[in-house]
Amino acid sequence: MEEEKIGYLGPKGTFTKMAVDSLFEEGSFISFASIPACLDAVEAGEIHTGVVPLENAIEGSVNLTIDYLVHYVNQSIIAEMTVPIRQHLLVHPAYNGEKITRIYSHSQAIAQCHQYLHKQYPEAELKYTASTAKAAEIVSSSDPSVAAIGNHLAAEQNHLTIWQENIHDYDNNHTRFAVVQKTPHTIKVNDLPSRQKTTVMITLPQDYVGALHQVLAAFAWRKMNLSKIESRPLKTGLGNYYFLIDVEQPYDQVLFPGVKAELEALGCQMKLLGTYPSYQIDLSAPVRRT
Ligand SMILES: O=C(O)C(=O)C[C@]1(C(=O)O)C=C[C@@H](O)C=C1
Repeated sequence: MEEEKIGYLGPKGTFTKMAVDSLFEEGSFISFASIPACLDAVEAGEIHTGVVPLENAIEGSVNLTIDYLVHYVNQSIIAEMTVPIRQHLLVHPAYNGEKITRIYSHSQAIAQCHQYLHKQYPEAELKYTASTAKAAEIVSSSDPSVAAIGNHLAAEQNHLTIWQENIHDYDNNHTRFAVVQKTPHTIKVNDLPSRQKTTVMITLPQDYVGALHQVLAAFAWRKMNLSKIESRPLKTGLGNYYFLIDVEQPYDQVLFPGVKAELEALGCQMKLLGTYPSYQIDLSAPVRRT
């Protein structure tokens, strides 16, 4: 069988790459500069599998990923992994404590360190990059008055100094990553899943009183436990939303079709985005692949 081609949000040194290195046992790993570039490559069949960030415990959903999966590509979530996130302030090796004028990072990372930045660097200009590792790359070739927010791997890869460790505002910082495929292809992983989950997308009819209440009731009376419900704009007009619902059980041939039929009778639509194992990654002994 052809070697698994696994794309990820790169460059090397992103949290996504750390997550990939920890979960996958084998494959060839291909870096993409942005989430859309990675998902487009899956869609075009250039790679079998894509790994992209989905949700952070401090900042919430990675809307770019969710919107792309819902509006632009036709892919399934085939696994998810939850990874601890430690953000550090990274500086040029020549930095000597002078004033930092600009700080680069991914918008999620900047948001996770908002209080820290507000208190310690209120005057620094904040610049968004496509990933934390890209921010580290920029700092490595800039003058020492700029800094990046990223992880220890990005510091190592770009020969930067960790000026301050663990600058995220809340200790319990975790990010969920989605493993997606367009065509089913076996993946080899190092870990055992902690549980199975299913994600569905639900659209409601317009102007139907109590529709969301009835959607939730369809899951509730079947004793199906929900771990997340999120609304996002359908992009068809102000006030038009869809709902993404995570259910704490695998898809089955009785309960889910039952929910679907019940919701369709109300004029709702339900689409399966994936039914998948959920892995909890421990980065205390990270695997390093070049
Ligand atoms: O920039 C990276 O290092 C990423 O892997 C992306 C990303 C994200 O989009 O949430 C992943 C984990 C952290 O939450 C911060 C950034």
